[in-house]
Amino acid sequence: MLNTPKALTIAGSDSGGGAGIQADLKTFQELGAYGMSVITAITAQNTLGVQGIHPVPVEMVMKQLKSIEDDLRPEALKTGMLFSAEIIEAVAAHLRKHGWKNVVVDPVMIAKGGADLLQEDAVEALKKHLIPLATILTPNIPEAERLTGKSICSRKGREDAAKLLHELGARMIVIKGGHLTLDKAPVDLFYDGEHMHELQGRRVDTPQTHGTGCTFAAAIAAELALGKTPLHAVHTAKTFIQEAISHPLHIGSGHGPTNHWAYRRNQA
Ligand SMILES: Nc1ncnc2c1ncn2[C@@H]1O[C@H](COP(=O)(O)OP(=O)(O)O)[C@@H](O)[C@H]1O
Ligand SMILES: Cc1ncc(COP(=O)(O)OP(=O)(O)O)c(N)n1
Repeated sequence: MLNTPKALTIAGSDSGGGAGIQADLKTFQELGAYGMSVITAITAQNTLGVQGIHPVPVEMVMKQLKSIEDDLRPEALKTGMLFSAEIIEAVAAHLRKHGWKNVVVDPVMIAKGGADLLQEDAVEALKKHLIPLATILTPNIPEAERLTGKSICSRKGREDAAKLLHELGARMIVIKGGHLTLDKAPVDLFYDGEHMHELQGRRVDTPQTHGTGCTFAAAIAAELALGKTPLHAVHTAKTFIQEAISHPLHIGSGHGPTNHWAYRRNQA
């Protein structure tokens, strides 16, 4: 009997469907993994911004995790918006206790429109409890700066940040390049603990980039669930997000979502 690869997202819900749980599940589906979710917060959100956040009580987050643990253990998982130190500590304790493997940590902090998706005091919890469990950590540049306490202004700065995050316990790190200046190609840097690899990209000049980070991390988790190596997984994720940004859907009047169908359509 074939073993269906299962991927789990532990993240917030985006009512607009472009980021969070919704983006993750679409990505899992497109890459051939069976998607499951543990919802940590409900956001009222659209392409114009975040209008409200309602965290899920930590007991209910843990119930969702237990339901999955008892019956549907995933081959890989990703974390996104975790919102509070309390949720981070509880999720990390569960992953540690049950020895869940292939953990992709997207250290979501701030939405494109500026809304805080992580409480200020939760950053330390992220560093102390979750980052040491990360198989692959995927900060954007501002997140890498916040986690390391160092500003990043050069390629060397990104390499140093990756090494510092490795010292914090993450096995591998992708420092994403979406926030580089507009004249620069969005090259992501993948550090496997020994070597730096470049994930080449072509900048698309578009406001339709809502959920790029979520989609990228979810694609890595899906590939790990399918049994691909981390290097293969990050390369596929880069191609997936490049296709998704390059074929926008033109939905909403603000930062529109990316196109999760584009990758599979182009493979066909
Ligand atoms: N305008 C763009 N054109 C092409 N790729 C992009 C663009 N913006 C972001 N990316 C890519 O999307 C992924 C997510 O990057 P980033 O925007 O840095 O993360 P986040 O959404 O977490 O802020 C990365 O692979 C990055 O290189
Ligand atoms: C519920 C939820 N989770 C995460 C995000 C942030 O997603 P990201 O992929 O970093 O995309 P942008 O917010 O930068 O568009 C979110 N907005 N909502």
